[in-house]
Amino acid sequence: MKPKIFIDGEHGTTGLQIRTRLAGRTDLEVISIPEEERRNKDMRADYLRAADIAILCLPDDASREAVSLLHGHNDTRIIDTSTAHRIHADWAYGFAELEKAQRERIKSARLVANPGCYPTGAIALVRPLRDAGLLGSDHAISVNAVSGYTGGGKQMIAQMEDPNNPEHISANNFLYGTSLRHKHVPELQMHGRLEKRPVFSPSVGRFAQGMIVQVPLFLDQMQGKHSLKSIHEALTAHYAGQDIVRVVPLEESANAGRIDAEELAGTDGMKLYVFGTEGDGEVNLVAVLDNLGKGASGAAVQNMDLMLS
Ligand SMILES: NC(=O)C1=CN([C@@H]2O[C@H](COP(=O)(O)OP(=O)(O)OC[C@H]3O[C@@H](n4cnc5c(N)ncnc54)[C@H](OP(=O)(O)O)[C@@H]3O)[C@@H](O)[C@H]2O)C=CC1
Ligand SMILES: CC(=O)N[C@@H](CCC(=O)OP(=O)(O)O)C(=O)O
Repeated sequence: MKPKIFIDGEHGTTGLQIRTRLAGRTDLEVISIPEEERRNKDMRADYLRAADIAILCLPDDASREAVSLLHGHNDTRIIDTSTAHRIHADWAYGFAELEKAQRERIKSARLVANPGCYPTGAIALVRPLRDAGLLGSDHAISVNAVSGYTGGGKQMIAQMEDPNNPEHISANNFLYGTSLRHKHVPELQMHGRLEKRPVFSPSVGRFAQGMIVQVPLFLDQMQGKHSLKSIHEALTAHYAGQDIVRVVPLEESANAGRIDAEELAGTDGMKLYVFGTEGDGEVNLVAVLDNLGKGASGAAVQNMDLMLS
C-alpha cells in the first residue's frame, strides 16, 4: 500500500508548494481536504488520523492543535513546518545536514520539526564551525538576513502585492524584528550550539522567493588561528558527500561580485559562500537559499523522503 500523506494547511503558501512538489509522485497517495473545509476541525482530525505522514503547514497554535488531535494516534508520523516544536526534546530537528547522525534521527523519528528558513541558513554556516572547534560555545554571533516576502505567508503576500489591502506595505525593503526577539532566535541558539543569544536582524525585500543570510566573523575572536581557507575547508569537509548544500569554491566567491537573493528561488538547494580577503582579519559567511525551498517546503519533502526510506 502506498503511504498516505496529508498536508494540513495545504492551501497556504508552504502547503501549496509541498503539494506541487508531490504532484507527480506515484509512490505515495496525497489525501486532500477540500479547501472550504480547511478549518473544519473534525474533518482535519479524520485526515490527520488516516495519514501515515501528516505535514503541518499551519500557524504555531494550529500546529499544536493538530498534534493534540493526534494524541493517542501514534501511527501517524508528523512533520511540523511551524516554529512550535523546533526546540522540543521529543522532536527531531529536520535539518538533515546538521551533523552525521541527523539523517538517521529523521529517518526513524515519529515527530520531525522542520527548521525555520532563516535558521536553515545561519545554522548551516555556524554549526559546522562550532562542531569542528573553530568557534567556541561562548562566541557572540550576529545574523543579518533578507527574505522574499512569501516568507510572511498569505497575509504578507497580500500586503506586498495588493495596493488596496488596508495594511498595504509600500516599502521595497524593510527591517523588522528590531526588538531582537524574533521567534527564530531560540532555535538558532539551540541548534547552533551557542551559549549567547545571537543578534538576529531580519528584513524583507520586494521579491517573492529567495533569501540571503549573513554571519560576519572576526578571525581573532575564533578558537585557534584561522583564515578564509581554513574556514572554507571546515565547511567543505562538513558538507562532503551530499548534494543539497553546496560550499562555493573560494575563487568563485572572490569573483562573484554581487550576490542575488533570488539566485536559488524555485530550487531546494542552498549555497554557502566564504567572503573576505585572505590575510585580512574578517570573513563574511553567506547562505543563499529559497525561503520556500530548503527554507520550508523543499526541506519538508526531503524529510518526508527520509522518513519513508
Ligand atoms: N512561508 C515561508 O517561507 C515559511 C513558512 N514556514 C511556516 O509554515 C507555516 C505555514 O506558513 P505559510 O504557509 O507561510 O502560511 P499561510 O498563511 O500562507 O498558510 C497557512 C495556512 O494554514 C491555514 N490555517 C490557519 N489557521 C488554521 C487552523 N486553525 N486550522 C486549519 N488551517 C488553518 C490557513 O488557512 P486560511 O487561508 O483560512 O487562513 C492557510 O491555508 C507557518 O508556521 C510558518 O511559520 C516555515 C518556513 C518558511
Ligand atoms: C519574511 C517573514 O515574515 N518571515 C517569517 C519567517 C518565515 C519562516 O521561516 O517561518 P517559520 O517562522 O515557521 O520558520 C517571519 O519572520 O516570521
